[in-house]
Amino acid sequence: MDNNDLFELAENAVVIARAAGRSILEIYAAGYEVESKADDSPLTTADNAAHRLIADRLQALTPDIPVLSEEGGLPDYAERQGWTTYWLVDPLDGTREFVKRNGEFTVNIALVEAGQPVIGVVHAPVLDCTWEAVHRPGDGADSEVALGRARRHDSTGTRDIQTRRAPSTDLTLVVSRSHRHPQVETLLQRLPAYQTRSMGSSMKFCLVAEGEADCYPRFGPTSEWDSAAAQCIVEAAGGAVIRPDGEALRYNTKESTLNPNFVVVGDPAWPWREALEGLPVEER
Ligand SMILES: Nc1ncnc2c1ncn2[C@@H]1O[C@H](COP(=O)(O)O)[C@@H](OP(=O)(O)O)[C@H]1O
Ligand SMILES: [Mg+2]
Repeated sequence: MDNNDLFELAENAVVIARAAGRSILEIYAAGYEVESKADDSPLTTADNAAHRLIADRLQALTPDIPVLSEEGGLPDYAERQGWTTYWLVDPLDGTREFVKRNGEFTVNIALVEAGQPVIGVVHAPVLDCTWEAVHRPGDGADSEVALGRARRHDSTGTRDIQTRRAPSTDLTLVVSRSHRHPQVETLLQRLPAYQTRSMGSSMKFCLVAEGEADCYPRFGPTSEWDSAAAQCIVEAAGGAVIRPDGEALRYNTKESTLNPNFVVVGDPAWPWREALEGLPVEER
C-alpha cells in the first residue's frame, strides 16, 4: 500500500470511529444491559453495536483486508498468521468506565502491517475528541521513506500533537483507573519525584502522545486491540511503546492475542531502561 493510500484510509477510519461513537452515545443515553464476559469484564449492547458498524464499514472500505475485532470472534492463528495487513479493532475500550459513566472510554481502530500499527484512530465519544495517526518507520532503503503524522481533532479544530521531553524530576505518570498492579509501584519507587493521574481506556496513551504525561506503565494482561491504535499515535508523536526489556510491542506474532507487559514513554531518550531493569516481560 502506498503512503497516499494510508493517509486516505486513516481519514476514512476517523469517519467510521466517529459513527461508532454516535451509536455508542445513543445507547449511553438510552440505557443498556450489562453482561459478563469470559474474562469477567463487562460487555454491553454498545460494544456489539459499535463492533457491527465498524466491521461492516471497514469490510466495505477495503474488502481484501481482514478485520479482527474484540467482539468479532478470533480466527485460528493458522489463518491469522497469513495476514500481512489487517484491521485491529476494539469497538469500546474501557467498558468498565462506560458502565461507571465517567466518559473514559474509546473506540479504537488500527491498521497493522507486518506486525506494526501504521494507522491508529482513538475516538472518545463523550469528549468528542479523536486522535489520528499514520506512522511507517521505513527501513532505511530509498524505496521506503519514514512517515509520521499525529493529530488531535476536537471542537476547537485539528492540531498536530507531539510528545514532550521528560523533565528531570516531577514526571507525570498515567495509570489505569480500574487495573492497578504491584509492579507499577516498583517502577514508581525507582523514579525521581513524580505525580500520577488515573484514567480508563487507551486515552492514557493519548495523554502521553500529546505531552500531558511522560509515561504509562501497563503490567498485567491486556489484548492487542487495546494497544495497537494508541501505540501508532504515540509513535507518530515521537514516543515509544516498549516492553520492560526495551523491545517494541509487536502484533500477530503468536497464537495468543494477549500483550506482554509494556510501558508507554513520551521521551525515548530518558533513561527508562534503568528504571525498568529486571521488571518482567511476561509473554502471554
Ligand atoms: N485479565 C485481563 N485479560 C485481558 N484483558 C484485560 C484484563 N484485564 C483488563 N484487560 C483489558 O484492559 C482494558 C481496560 O483497561 P483500563 O483498565 O486501562 O481501562 C479492558 O478493555 P475493554 O474495556 O475493551 O474490555 C481489557 O481489554
Ligand atoms: Mg479493550
